[in-house]
Amino acid sequence: MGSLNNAARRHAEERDTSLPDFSAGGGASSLDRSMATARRGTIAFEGVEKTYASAGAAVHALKNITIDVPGGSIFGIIGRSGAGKSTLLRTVNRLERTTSGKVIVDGTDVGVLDEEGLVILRRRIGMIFQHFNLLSAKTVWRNVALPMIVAGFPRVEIDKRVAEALSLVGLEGKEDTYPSRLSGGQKQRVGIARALVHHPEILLCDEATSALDPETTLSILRLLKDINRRLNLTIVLITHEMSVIREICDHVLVLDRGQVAEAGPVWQVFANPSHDATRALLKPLDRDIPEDIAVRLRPAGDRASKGTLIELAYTGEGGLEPDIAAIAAAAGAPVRLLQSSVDRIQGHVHGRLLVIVNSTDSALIETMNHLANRVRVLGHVGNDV
Ligand SMILES: Nc1ncnc2c1ncn2[C@@H]1O[C@H](COP(=O)(O)OP(=O)(O)OP(=O)(O)O)[C@@H](O)[C@H]1O
Repeated sequence: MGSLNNAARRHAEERDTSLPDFSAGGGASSLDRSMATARRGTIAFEGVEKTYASAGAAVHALKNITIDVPGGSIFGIIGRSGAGKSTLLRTVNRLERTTSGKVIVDGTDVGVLDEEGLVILRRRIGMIFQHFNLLSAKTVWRNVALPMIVAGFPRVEIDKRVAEALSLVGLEGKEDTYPSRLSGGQKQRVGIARALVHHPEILLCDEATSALDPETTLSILRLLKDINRRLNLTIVLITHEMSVIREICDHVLVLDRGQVAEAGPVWQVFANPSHDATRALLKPLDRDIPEDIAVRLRPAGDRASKGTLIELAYTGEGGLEPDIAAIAAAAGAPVRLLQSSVDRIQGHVHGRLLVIVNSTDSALIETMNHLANRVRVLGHVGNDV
């Protein structure tokens, strides 16, 4: 842990003294150094359009995308397949050129950079991929060192940076191992170390966990969050899973057919999804009423009803928290907790409780209304539940 802290501190200190400079090329716009300090790792998309000319009809992949990525944030881009996520991500390091509009990184318009400026920009922007993109015939050390070898750094500097990067991702001692002997999670850690070796301001993650099992996904997401906090690195990641967004992102952009469907702090978008595309993406996170209870639900007024199934939803607005004692007191009858899926997202409560109250009093909703952001009766149950 000590070496991890030291490596992170060295990395952060070095970043504080080495400002990004994309303007080495003659044709590149010059970078205001004081501005760069203030805007470290920021990205602004300004009216970005992308049209692919393909045989037959042109594909309008991005339509008027205007959004800011705050420096130091973890910014998630989510959307269905074909929504334009990869295209948008790849405009940041100009792997894709925009058809019109601008992408501004730390105050520099990436569209006007010449070849030399582009090389420097790409050193400031690391990237990791779904299938890791490691060289199978090279050791871990060489895979991580490669960007620095290509850039012509002296061996002593490469040794230092590779050791530091491997320490950051927890892979000390694996220097001489070949990728075929690593697990999927370890391979992605090598990919992350390679992306960090140039001390970037921004890390782009293209479906970085899609090829991993849930447990490994979680460990890689936690590593990314840890790196973000330690190095103050801006992370832009694309995913098609809201659980990934919930786990680590600060901000989310929902793309739908090349357009911004909605965007904002993650807790807000989870609390009040305003677009159908967002609601559809959130649906898999919803828990259904347990099957054995669902089949026994009775309508209001059924004479055999003895209890009421109530859902209390917490959307994070108004600071409400589930208070079990208050629920029992308000119900004025025995209460059983049937299901709980309460989470905290960026310090805001999000989720729901399902309870059965041993009462069919129609005033229950009124007496419990102030205890959650939304309270509703889902049905009634008999003595058999
Ligand atoms: N090189 C290309 N030539 C033509 N069309 C392309 C090209 N790259 C992407 N597209 C099209 O642009 C649209 C957006 O593609 P993109 O890969 O950005 O979507 P995505 O949201 O990342 O999808 P996925 O989740 O499936 O990776 C799609 O209709 C895709 O077919």
